[in-house]
Amino acid sequence: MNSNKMTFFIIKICIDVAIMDERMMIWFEEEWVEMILETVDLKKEFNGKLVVDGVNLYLNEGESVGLLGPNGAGKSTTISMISSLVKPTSGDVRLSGNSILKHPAELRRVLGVVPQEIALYEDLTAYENLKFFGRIYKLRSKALENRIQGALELVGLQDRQKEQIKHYSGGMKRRINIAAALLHEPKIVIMDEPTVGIDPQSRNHILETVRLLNREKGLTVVYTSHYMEEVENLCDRVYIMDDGKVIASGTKDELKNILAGEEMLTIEVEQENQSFVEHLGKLESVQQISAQDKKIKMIVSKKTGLLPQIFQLAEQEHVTILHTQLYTPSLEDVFLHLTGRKLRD
Ligand SMILES: Nc1ncnc2c1ncn2[C@@H]1O[C@H](COP(=O)(O)OP(=O)(O)OP(=O)(O)O)[C@@H](O)[C@H]1O
Repeated sequence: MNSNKMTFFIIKICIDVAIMDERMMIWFEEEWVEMILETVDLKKEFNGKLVVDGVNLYLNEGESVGLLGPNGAGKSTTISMISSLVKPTSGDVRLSGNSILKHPAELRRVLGVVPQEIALYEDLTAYENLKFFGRIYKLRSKALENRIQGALELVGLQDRQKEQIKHYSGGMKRRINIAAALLHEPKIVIMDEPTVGIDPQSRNHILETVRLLNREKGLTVVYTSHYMEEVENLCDRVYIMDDGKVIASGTKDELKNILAGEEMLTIEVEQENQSFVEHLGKLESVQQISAQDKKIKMIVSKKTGLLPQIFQLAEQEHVTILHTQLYTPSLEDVFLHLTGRKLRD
C-alpha cells in the first residue's frame, strides 16, 4: 500500500468511527435516561414541627411522577422547597447532580411550577396576564407573542384570551395558571393539585394537557394529587407521602405488589352491627378492616375457606349479608393498607 492509499485508508477509518460514534451517541441518547432532579434527605420544620421529614425523591428525564398523599402530608411544602420558594431546614435539592439551593436561578430556567393557588390578576385579561408573566421570563415582542399563543392553544383557551380573568370559571383560571408556567418552555413541570374543585370539562382538559406535555412533548412531570385515579392514569412512578415522609415509592405495579399476597373483600349488610365487624377483624385471614354505614371493607389473605366462616359469623350475629365482592387490590387499597386511612379522609 503506497503512502497516499494509506493516508486515505486511515482518514476513512476515522470518518467511519466518527459516524459510528455519532450513531452510538444518538442510540445512547434515546436509550439513556438521565436523572435530572433529586432531593436528598429534605426536611422542613415550621414552628418546631417537622412537616417534611427526610424526603428522598428523584426524577428521570421524561418521566411522569406522581406525589400522592392526604391533606397535610407535606406535598406542597416539598414542592415549594424543590422550586426554591421555601428554604429547607436541612437536606439538599440537586439538578443534574449540582445543589441548587445556592443557585436557584439555574433551576428556575428549566422548571415550571403550577401552584395550588391561582396566581393571576383578576382585572387583566388572560392574554395580559400571560404577557405579564412572559416579561418576567424576559420574553419580548414576537417571541413573547408566539409563546403566549402556543400556551393558550395548549390549554384550549385561545378564543377566550381577551376576557378578564374575573369572568373565567375556576377550571379556566387553572388552565391559564398552567399556561403561565409553560411560557419559558421548561424541561420539568411541577403541578400542585391542578384539578381540585373544578368542572369536569376543565379537569379532562388539564389531564389531557398533562398527558400531551409528558408523552408527546417529552416534559418531565411531577403531578401532585389526592385523586388516586388521576395519578394511576398519568404517572409512570408514584411516591406516597404521609405525615411528612415518603412511606412507599415505585412503579404502579411495584406498589400494587405490596399487597400481592392479599385480596380485597367487601361485604354489604342489611343492618349495621359493630359486634359483627369486631368479630370479623379477629379472623385469622383478615389483615385490615374498615366499616362505613352498611359496607365493610377488608384486606384478606389469599386463602380459601374465609367466606363460609364469614357467613357463619353473620348467622351468629343475626346479620343479613346482601352482597360480597372479592377483587385484586388497587393503588387506593395499597394506600389504605399503608396509612390505615383513605386518601380523602
Ligand atoms: N407556612 C407554614 N407555616 C406553618 N405550617 C405550615 C406552613 N405551610 C404548611 N404548613 C403545615 O405543614 C403541613 C404540611 O402541609 P402541606 O401543605 O405541605 O401538605 P399537603 O400534603 O400539600 O396538603 P394539601 O393537600 O392540603 O395541600 C401541614 O400541617 C400544614 O399546616
